[in-house]
Amino acid sequence: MQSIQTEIAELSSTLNQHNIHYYVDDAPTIPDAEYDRLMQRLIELEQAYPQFKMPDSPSQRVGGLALAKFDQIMHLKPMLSLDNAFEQTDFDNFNKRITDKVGGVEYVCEPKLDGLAVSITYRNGMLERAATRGDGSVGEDITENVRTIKSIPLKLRGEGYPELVEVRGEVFMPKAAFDALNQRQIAKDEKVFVNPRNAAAGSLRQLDSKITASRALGFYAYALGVVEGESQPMAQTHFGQLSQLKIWGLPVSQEVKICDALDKVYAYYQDILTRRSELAYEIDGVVIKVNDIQKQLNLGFVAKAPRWAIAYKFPAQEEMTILEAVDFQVGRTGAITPVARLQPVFVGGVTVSNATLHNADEIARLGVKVGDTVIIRRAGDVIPQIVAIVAEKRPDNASDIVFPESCPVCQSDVERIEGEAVARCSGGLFCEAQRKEAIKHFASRKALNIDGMGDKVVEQLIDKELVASPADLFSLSASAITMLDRMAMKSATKLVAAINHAKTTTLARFLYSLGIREVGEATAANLANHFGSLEVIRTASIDDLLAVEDVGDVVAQHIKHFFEQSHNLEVIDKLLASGVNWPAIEQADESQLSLKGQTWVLTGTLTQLNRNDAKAQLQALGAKVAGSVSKNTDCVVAGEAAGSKLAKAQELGVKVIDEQALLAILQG
Ligand SMILES: NC(=O)c1ccc[n+]([C@@H]2O[C@H](COP(=O)([O-])OP(=O)(O)OC[C@H]3O[C@@H](n4cnc5c(N)ncnc54)[C@H](O)[C@@H]3O)[C@@H](O)[C@H]2O)c1
Ligand SMILES: [Zn+2]
Repeated sequence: MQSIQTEIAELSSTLNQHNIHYYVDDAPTIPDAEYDRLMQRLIELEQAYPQFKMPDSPSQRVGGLALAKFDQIMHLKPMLSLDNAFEQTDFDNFNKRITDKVGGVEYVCEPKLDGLAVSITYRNGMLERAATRGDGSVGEDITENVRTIKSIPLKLRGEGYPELVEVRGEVFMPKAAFDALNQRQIAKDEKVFVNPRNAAAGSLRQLDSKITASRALGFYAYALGVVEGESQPMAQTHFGQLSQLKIWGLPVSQEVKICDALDKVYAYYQDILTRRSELAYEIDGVVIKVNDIQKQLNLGFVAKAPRWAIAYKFPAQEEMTILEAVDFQVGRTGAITPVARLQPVFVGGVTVSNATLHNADEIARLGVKVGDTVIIRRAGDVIPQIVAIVAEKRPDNASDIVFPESCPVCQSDVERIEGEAVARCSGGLFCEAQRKEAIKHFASRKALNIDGMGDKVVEQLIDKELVASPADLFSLSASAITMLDRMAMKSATKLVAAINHAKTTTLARFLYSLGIREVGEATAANLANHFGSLEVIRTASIDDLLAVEDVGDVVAQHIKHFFEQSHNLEVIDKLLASGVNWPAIEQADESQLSLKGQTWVLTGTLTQLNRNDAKAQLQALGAKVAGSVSKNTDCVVAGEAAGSKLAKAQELGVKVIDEQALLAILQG
């Protein structure tokens, strides 16, 4: 007996503490589902052992508290909470209690918006004051903040409203606004909100209404509160009253429906549950209310909730579990992603055992360690996220998450460029995880341009283990290639010829084909022109690299890292050994480049040159090749059927030449 009494006391005190985190600080430390379980347990114990119930039991009180930093407002009529149903039998019991007392009823079903309750009072049609629910009797004066919510009218529409109208409803934050807000918070290095409800509450309960105004809050009215003074007779059903509020200009959710039979209530619940993730705002269940106001009055209230309404909750989208380990996965572009291995937990309708931790910044932001209890959120089809840790549950042996210094797949160095969140494997050409992307890139048009070597072919070559590195392409036989789908001997022979043809290339294309991070065509061309040979580029220092046009700190570091990886050098040596070659570059004295500092634009169809080659050759002469014509353009090359760019050049008086003239310039 002693232990039951202790458990009741402890549960009461724990729940009271969570109420403060949730209602006062807008920062819960456990998921709602866990709170609900603790509350259920308390209610069960209190029912079995009423003698041990605490006088201040949280099961008997509306959870909040009006903070002294706000002016306090006494509600004209208490703002209550709702009883919960978690399963259909809970709802059936609720329905039975009602029909036993007042006979058959019609219900109104509404989405249970996941925000916070407010009371708004209009006097003579003008918004006079607004308050939070607080402890149900006394709320916080948030009038100025509510005025900033665009969907709430400052003045009621139409006429015939009573002198005083109190409207009750939910302020919420639409999902899109929530995501955008958290992005901004991360960018500013400020705390992120765990879910839209807390974001809405935190945004509304601000002393500075400018902050509230910047937060894109929404509002739906869900009840008519107190009414005073002369007016037309008020509707005698809940639904009728909501319709009246709509006429006065208050937003009411379109999802509110009358359900005159139990199966319609169940169907409503199922329907909105399946559409939950498509709704623009978060809902955590359905609120079911007796429509007839007189019957509501006959049913009355219990301690903290009406007997004529119930919140039939959806399965939780947030749960807690234990982070058992962190693995590191290498993506196809080399990004290294920490993946949380979780004790399996049922959340958002599925069992979740993994979640991404994104990157090192995210781990630092969460302050998470292996062994921690974490809150997992899975809303709709969005991949599960770890949104917070439950700090008080950290075990003594929790261990730091250590990022690997070498790639878990290929052991190349992991690089993390300053200012970038993502850590990457630097063994681009060698790393098994990156193989497909690396070879697709290597064979692509602007790289070695192997005709017929499309993405599908590359994927099959790797899946069938015919190729493991770019150099292997050059030893492929036609008969091996016939193992691929839709590759007869004829096309296979053609592909081998194309591979051989591609062996002769340019240094710029070769550099580009290596797939060094952030080294695009233009940078590759600049590197080739500047250094003239691969040997020099291989050993270039950061300072040497920075001297190249368009090469900044980050690109220089990527290049240096790339050539520091012995695996990458092995692949390059193999490529050269298999006969990849290019004509020597006459090292241009940059100041002598004939088109240095000029901006050129190519437009229309070139017949003798391919456009990428023309671009590369112009770049080799020092020109920048831009995509659009402006007054800063020095010359436009107009091929056949040139259109708007040509017109623009003529309009701006920019020099225009044809393909013949271009060839003459390129041939010097
Ligand atoms: N994680 C935590 O630490 C923690 C702490 C306290 C409370 N909670 C969560 O809050 C819940 C209790 O909060 P509560 O007392 O505000 O009750 P509630 O949220 O379960 O239900 C009452 C509230 O529902 C809202 N509501 C939304 N749509 C409505 C509609 N159409 N009609 C009427 N009301 C509507 C109103 O704001 C109303 O005040 C718990 O079940 C728990 O999930 C969590
Ligand atoms: Zn790797």
